[in-house]
Amino acid sequence: MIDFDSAVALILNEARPLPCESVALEGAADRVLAADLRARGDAPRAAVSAMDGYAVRDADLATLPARLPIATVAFAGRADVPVLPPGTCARVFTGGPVPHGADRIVVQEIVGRDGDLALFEAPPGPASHIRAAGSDFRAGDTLLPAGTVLGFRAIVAAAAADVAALSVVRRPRVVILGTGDELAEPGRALETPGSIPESVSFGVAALARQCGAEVLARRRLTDTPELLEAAARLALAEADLVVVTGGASVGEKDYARSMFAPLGLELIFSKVAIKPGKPVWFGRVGGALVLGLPGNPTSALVTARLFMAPLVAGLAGRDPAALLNWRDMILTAPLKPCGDRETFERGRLVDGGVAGLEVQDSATQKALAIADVLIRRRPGAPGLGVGDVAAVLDF
Ligand SMILES: Nc1nc2c(c(=O)[nH]1)N[C@H]1C(S)=C(S)[C@@H](COP(=O)(O)OP(=O)(O)OC[C@H]3O[C@@H](n4cnc5c(N)ncnc54)[C@H](O)[C@@H]3O)O[C@H]1N2
Ligand code: MOO
Repeated sequence: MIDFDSAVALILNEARPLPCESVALEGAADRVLAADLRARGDAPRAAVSAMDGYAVRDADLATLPARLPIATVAFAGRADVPVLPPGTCARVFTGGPVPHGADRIVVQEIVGRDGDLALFEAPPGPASHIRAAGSDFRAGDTLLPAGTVLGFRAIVAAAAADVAALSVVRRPRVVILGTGDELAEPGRALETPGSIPESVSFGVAALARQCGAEVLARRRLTDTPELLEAAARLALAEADLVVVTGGASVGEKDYARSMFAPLGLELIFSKVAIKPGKPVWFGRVGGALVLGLPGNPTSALVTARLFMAPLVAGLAGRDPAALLNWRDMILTAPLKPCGDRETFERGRLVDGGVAGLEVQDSATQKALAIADVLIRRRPGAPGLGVGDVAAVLDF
């Protein structure tokens, strides 16, 4: 049995980005850039108008009012940049090229019209309303550095760079195996005597996806050694990470480790001195990682949050440490002294602080649903009172 920090270090040691692949922009949201993204061209490509109005030379507005013939029209998308002859103006629209020779755009709201003549009476104001060529970015500029998670804003910049496909970190392929004879598909459990709904894999899958995984499959397995070994073999052939739930403890049908043993399981750790989740284990079979979570639902989701989330994030090219950023919060209710295992109490955010939940059973699912945070308690830590500070992690 190892302590929590040692287990985290062993997880982080494996939480390195998978190789990269190319994806079309359409499918790039939430992926992680594997290389700097550079612009293919300048933006804007030529000086463009920032307003709908008229392009003029300042000299032609030296005396107001001025009446200038409209020499040309420039909509966004016009391929050539016209020349503005002195003594004329050009009709321009937002995004249209600014004619050579023009000093500013006068917004159309203060320009009158008399047929093909534009009438300038009011001073145009200080703004030129011209966006210079390359004023947003230049060809070759890095718009997004490697490691950027392509959120909805970043993906606009990626498209603006005029690239169709992006080099991104491959998403970790995850297979989740839920073991236990008693487990039934939700919606079917009550009809089967002795059964309970298989709930854990749904939460584990949701969390894995949130951290950047591609969940290939969730499989419910009975405690039948031959079937478990076959399922382990299949999962290892498909996945970068196999998460197996249940069967982690010392019961006579706890086969989670033994189902991988004939396939060459090398344990990285087995059991961590934490509560809940002591039976959690981690290993490797060939090129795949295997994480074993305890079956009790709260234990499973606490260990998934503490170990699987940073592991998946790291494999996906994200910063795994960002998923372990403990912060101090003020307690709004007292906490009991901690026992000899490092404890992660489930808590709620209340009145700008945090309070431990009344129910701390590792099998609870109702209380799990209302927990906002984990509260970290060091082994042997004394009780804490209202106003004391505790370290918390979003759960
Ligand atoms: N003699 C000992 N008994 C136990 C120990 C121990 O050290 N000595 N450890 C306890 C701890 S701590 C935990 S946590 C549990 C974990 O045991 P397993 O990982 O072997 O889990 P199971 O026995 O398979 O299941 C425990 C419990 O959870 C339910 N379960 C399992 N999988 C699911 C699922 N996918 N969805 C919903 N519920 C699930 C299962 O029905 C059991 O009730 O062991 C203690 N025992
Ligand atoms: O430590 Mo086990 O994870 O409660 O109940």
